[in-house]
Amino acid sequence: MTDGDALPTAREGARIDVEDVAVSFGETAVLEDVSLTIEPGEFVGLVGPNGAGKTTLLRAMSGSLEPDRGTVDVDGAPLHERSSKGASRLVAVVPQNTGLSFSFDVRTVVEMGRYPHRSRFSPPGEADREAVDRALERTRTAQFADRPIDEVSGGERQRVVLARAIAQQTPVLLLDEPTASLDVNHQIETLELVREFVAEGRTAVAAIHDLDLAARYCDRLVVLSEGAVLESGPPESVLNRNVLAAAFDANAVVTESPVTRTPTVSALRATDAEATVPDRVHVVGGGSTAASVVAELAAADCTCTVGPVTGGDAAAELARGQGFETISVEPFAPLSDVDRAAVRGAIEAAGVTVVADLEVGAGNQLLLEELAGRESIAVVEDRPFTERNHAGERARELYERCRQRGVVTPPTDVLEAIAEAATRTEPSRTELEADDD
Ligand SMILES: Nc1ncnc2c1ncn2[C@@H]1O[C@H](COP(=O)(O)OP(=O)(O)OP(=O)(O)O)[C@@H](O)[C@H]1O
Repeated sequence: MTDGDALPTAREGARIDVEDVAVSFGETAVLEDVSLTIEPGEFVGLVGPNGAGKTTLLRAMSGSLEPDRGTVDVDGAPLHERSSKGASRLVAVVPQNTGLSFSFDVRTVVEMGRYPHRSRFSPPGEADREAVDRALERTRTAQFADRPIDEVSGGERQRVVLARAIAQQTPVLLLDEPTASLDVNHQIETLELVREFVAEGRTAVAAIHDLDLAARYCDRLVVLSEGAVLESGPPESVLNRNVLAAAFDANAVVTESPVTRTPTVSALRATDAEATVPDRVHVVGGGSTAASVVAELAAADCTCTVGPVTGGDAAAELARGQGFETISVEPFAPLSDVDRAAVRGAIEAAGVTVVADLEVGAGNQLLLEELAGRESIAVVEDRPFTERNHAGERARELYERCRQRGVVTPPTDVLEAIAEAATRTEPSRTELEADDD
């Protein structure tokens, strides 16, 4: 690449081959036999818990750290065999700590990205000025280009360092937590910018803690755990409950964001109750309370059935996303005999039935008939009864019987309530019928 080059085109992307890389600091092995190939035009997210080795791997990929064993090839040749200028023409880095201690103005910092393209004593040429202006513009840092770098905010400084990397016009961009101190709007802008560069055929690798953002913007996620690659693949296949438990020791559920249609991770508290939750639970009710119950149960590795629910209901969507069965009914229609039989079957197949913020009115009377009198019921109440009460003396009475026999709980303690309800012995059908009389 010469001074006069414009932005690299698709042909100028470079492949990264990491082979059997091992790095130790003193006695501590930090990376062990990491192998990874990243193709031009690919944006890979490195995810993993604190201390997993993400920064160390990025440093090995940038050539700033020579591995104890193994090789890092960029564009077909070992990086550490290239001159530092040669490596800087291939790989630009946006580090986690900007390390800018002198009071340069912002434009001067961005101009540093041009050093690999210039001879030592020559002044910046037209192409350099253009690249710098373009980088300032694309990162929205032009408006404070003349300010000293130590007088801009942490997030602004991060964007300046991104501008410096962009001005470097390399086929490979490595970013360590590029969105860490950015506000929500600049997080999106930064990752959109990385996507633009990837669309130009370049290669990008970013360590990202925010799994939702990583899933939304990266083509592939590589999960590092204890210095090794635990999993690698498209976000929707890599982000699952088992991988999150193995890598992060997290109790998490992965759903699809209805807005971005990409995976979104909700980490939930871990409770002892999980161990005693039955394998199968039926959830009655809908909306956000039922959805949060389904999420907690999915994270606890419990199979749910949900229903009756109407098509677009939040709980129904979430359940279907987890591969759970739902009993779908038409809105505002009374429960048909077939649906009632299906609900009864689901209740009887489940160890516990959760009644989540159920609307109490004539419309749900047949459903309440199925529930009333049973013992292994957890009644979750978030919205006050007055909001859920749609009159109907009989429905109210049946609901009250659910509350008396079941375990009433706020949503926060639902797993504990389910565990308690699971210890109850269900009355026989004769008892239920007698109760009903
Ligand atoms: N220069 C060093 N000397 C000694 N140990 C180091 C050095 N750099 C990193 N480590 C250790 O190596 C391990 C991996 O660190 P690294 O920064 O690569 O992890 P990370 O996945 O980027 O973590 P985080 O998510 O917290 O940024 C950590 O235990 C860290 O303490």
